[in-house]
Amino acid sequence: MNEARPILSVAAMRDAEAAAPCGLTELMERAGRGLAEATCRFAGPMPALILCGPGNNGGDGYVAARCLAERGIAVRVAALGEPTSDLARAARQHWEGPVERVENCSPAPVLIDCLFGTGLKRGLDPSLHERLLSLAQESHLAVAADLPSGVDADSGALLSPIPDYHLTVAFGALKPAHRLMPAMTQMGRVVVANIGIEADRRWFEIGTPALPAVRPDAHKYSRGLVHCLAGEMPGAMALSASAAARSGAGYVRVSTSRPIAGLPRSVVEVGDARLDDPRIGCILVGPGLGHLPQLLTLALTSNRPKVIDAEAISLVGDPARLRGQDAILTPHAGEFERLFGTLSGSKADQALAAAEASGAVIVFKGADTLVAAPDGRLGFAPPAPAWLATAGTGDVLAGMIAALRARGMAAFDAACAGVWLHGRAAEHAGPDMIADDLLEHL
Ligand SMILES: NC(=O)C1=CN([C@@H]2O[C@H](COP(=O)(O)OP(=O)(O)OC[C@H]3O[C@@H](n4cnc5c(N)ncnc54)[C@H](OP(=O)(O)O)[C@@H]3O)[C@@H](O)[C@H]2O)[C@@H](O)CC1
Ligand SMILES: Nc1ncnc2c1ncn2[C@@H]1O[C@H](COP(=O)(O)OP(=O)(O)O)[C@@H](O)[C@H]1O
Ligand SMILES: [K+]
Repeated sequence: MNEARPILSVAAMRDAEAAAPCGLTELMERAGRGLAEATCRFAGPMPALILCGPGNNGGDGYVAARCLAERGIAVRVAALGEPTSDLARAARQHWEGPVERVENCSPAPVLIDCLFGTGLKRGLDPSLHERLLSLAQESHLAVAADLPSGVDADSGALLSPIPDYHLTVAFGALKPAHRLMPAMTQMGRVVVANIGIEADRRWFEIGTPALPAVRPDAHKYSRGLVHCLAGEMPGAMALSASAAARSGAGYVRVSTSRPIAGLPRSVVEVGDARLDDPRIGCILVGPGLGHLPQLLTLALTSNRPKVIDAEAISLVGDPARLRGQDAILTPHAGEFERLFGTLSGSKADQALAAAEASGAVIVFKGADTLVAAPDGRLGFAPPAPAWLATAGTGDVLAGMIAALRARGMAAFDAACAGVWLHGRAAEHAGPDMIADDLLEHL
């Protein structure tokens, strides 16, 4: 089972580094050694060129150079100038080889970018980022130390253009940018080098979920009853309800005013919407809702847990209306903005602010889906296939999360588990999938 990997902001990383019992010099030694080890495993014994910046990211580069040379690898170092931090100066002194200039060094089969890491504050000068792009272009493999130089570690924004890397070696923990757009798509394989820091785990990469077992004495209601409120376009709810049934709910029922095509026969259609039924484990409202705000109001009058998706999100109007509700919201960027307005900060900041304002668990969807809890926990989805970008996949996700919630998982855990399973189902379904196909892979 994949353990959830912690994700640290720049500030949290600095705190963790400062608290490390081994001291900063040893941390840099471990980071550089980890970089050399990961590069060797990935690239084999090919000659390497390490670009060193002025700060501690550059310091890691000098350590890695020494470690690669000790392994017999032909390694050269090129720097922007003399190091400016004490740690990096010390690392530089222990590198016995020559140091070339980044401006005029020749390329090598393996390029290792140790120019800037978490300390990057602004984009690289155009001449420098062009140099980085051309050296990467002339290499076979490009490796980023901690982060590609040009990426804002907390937001995933590109402060200046970066090449496509084949490998990124994160030190101590992932940073938000490793799992946020647009930066995450250019990092290649992302591995974490353990440097022995103690990481706060409130932010993490969502790992393989632990799903509740089906008890030997289970009956259909104890496995979870999902009640779906179908709206004007019931096809969307057919996808959601099918996904809920396939995600282990014991009973899925849909209230609808007209028959719905495409529902599995095991999903029960009912004419009324009795939401005071204490057996309901989760209500689902939103997919295919259309302009039926009364269905959202109905859902909000029930004290049962609920998943609010699609049009229902836009109909909420005021996030404060959700206070005291046991709700999970699953907005994409448009729906998010319609309910919460334009929030400042990174996608992580925005997701957390929305969770706090509404008291709900927020699944902020996209290529970089986040799950935020009002108490500050934040799950970052592992990369999922871009072929999820097809109509109806969000309806499937909403049904999956509703089922997991009905099965008794806590709201935040159900949302994280649903997001993880959705991504893996898409991997199994393959690039030609449509949303309906996902159902066969749940
Ligand atoms: N702390 C630790 O114990 C450990 C840290 N570790 C490593 O340290 C990295 C963080 O190191 P860091 O904080 O020194 O920042 P780093 O990314 O090297 O850059 C800062 C330098 O760049 C400069 N600068 C910034 N932007 C610039 C630009 N656009 N163009 C030009 N210059 C620019 C900036 O100058 P300033 O703007 O401040 O004048 C400053 O000189 C981290 O990612 C990890 O690799 C590991 O070894 C584990 C132990
Ligand atoms: N480029 C992408 N890479 C990975 N996942 C994506 C991408 N685009 C969309 N998704 C996922 O696909 C789903 C789309 O949901 P949504 O936007 O609500 O679509 P719909 O309303 O058509 O069902 C979400 O789970 C989202 O995270
Ligand atoms: K770097």
